[in-house]
Amino acid sequence: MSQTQAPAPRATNITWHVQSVDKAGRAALKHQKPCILWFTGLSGAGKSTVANALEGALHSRGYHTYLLDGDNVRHGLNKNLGFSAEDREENIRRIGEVAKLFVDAGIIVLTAFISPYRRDREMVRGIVEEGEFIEVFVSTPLEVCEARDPKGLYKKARAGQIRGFTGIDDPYEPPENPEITLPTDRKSVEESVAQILGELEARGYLKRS
Ligand SMILES: Nc1ncnc2c1ncn2[C@@H]1O[C@H](COP(=O)(O)OS(=O)(=O)O)[C@@H](OP(=O)(O)O)[C@H]1O
Ligand SMILES: Nc1ncnc2c1ncn2[C@@H]1O[C@H](COP(=O)(O)OP(=O)(O)O)[C@@H](O)[C@H]1O
Repeated sequence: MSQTQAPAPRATNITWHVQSVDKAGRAALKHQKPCILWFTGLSGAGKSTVANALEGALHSRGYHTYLLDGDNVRHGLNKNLGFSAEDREENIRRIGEVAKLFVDAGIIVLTAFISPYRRDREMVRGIVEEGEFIEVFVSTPLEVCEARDPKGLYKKARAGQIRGFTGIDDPYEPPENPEITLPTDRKSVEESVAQILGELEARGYLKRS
């Protein structure tokens, strides 16, 4: 799969320090294989709902996890970003770097962002090691997301009160080769969680239950 290169640092005269406790050591202490479960899909597709339920299931099995969620991160780390293509790119770049740090700490990270651009998602894939980025495409079609409209945002977008809303007047580029696809219009939350757990077990990320 093609990978998009992350830009080089702007600063010069900076040196990478090798640390004595490394990623493998931290992961071994936790008895787990750290990775990023990168949920992508339209607003209302079910990213937050399924990621939340999955984190609960992993937590109760004793895994160390952390969920980075779109709306929450935009209240803090990314509060200076809007929804232009440039800001969405920067949003995803920062989330990717944060998720990479969590992986380095030995954590199983779940992220729930629309992340509408293929290139930005592939950039994140490219900054972690092979196998550490698991793309979870929440493939719920627009009509279903719009009918759900949990925050009333589609209604506002259709009324012209929100401009540049993903799926209405802003693009969403579906993944071409996601590791996991979840059609939540045809699967319950419990079925989606069971599917992901099964795939993670089959790929050796989780111990078989
Ligand atoms: N213009 C526009 N387009 C899309 N979404 C919008 C917009 N304005 C506000 N919102 C709300 O912000 C949430 C999406 O934030 P993300 O950080 O996931 O977006 S992105 O990945 O940078 O595209 C999204 O949350 P989710 O519904 O959870 O996906 C919306 O609640
Ligand atoms: N099978 C399903 N899977 C996930 N969410 C569902 C499902 N059926 C209905 N929903 C509802 O759809 C909405 C999805 O919203 P949310 O999880 O915030 O989506 P996103 O994070 O992708 O914007 C929630 O109100 C959730 O209860």
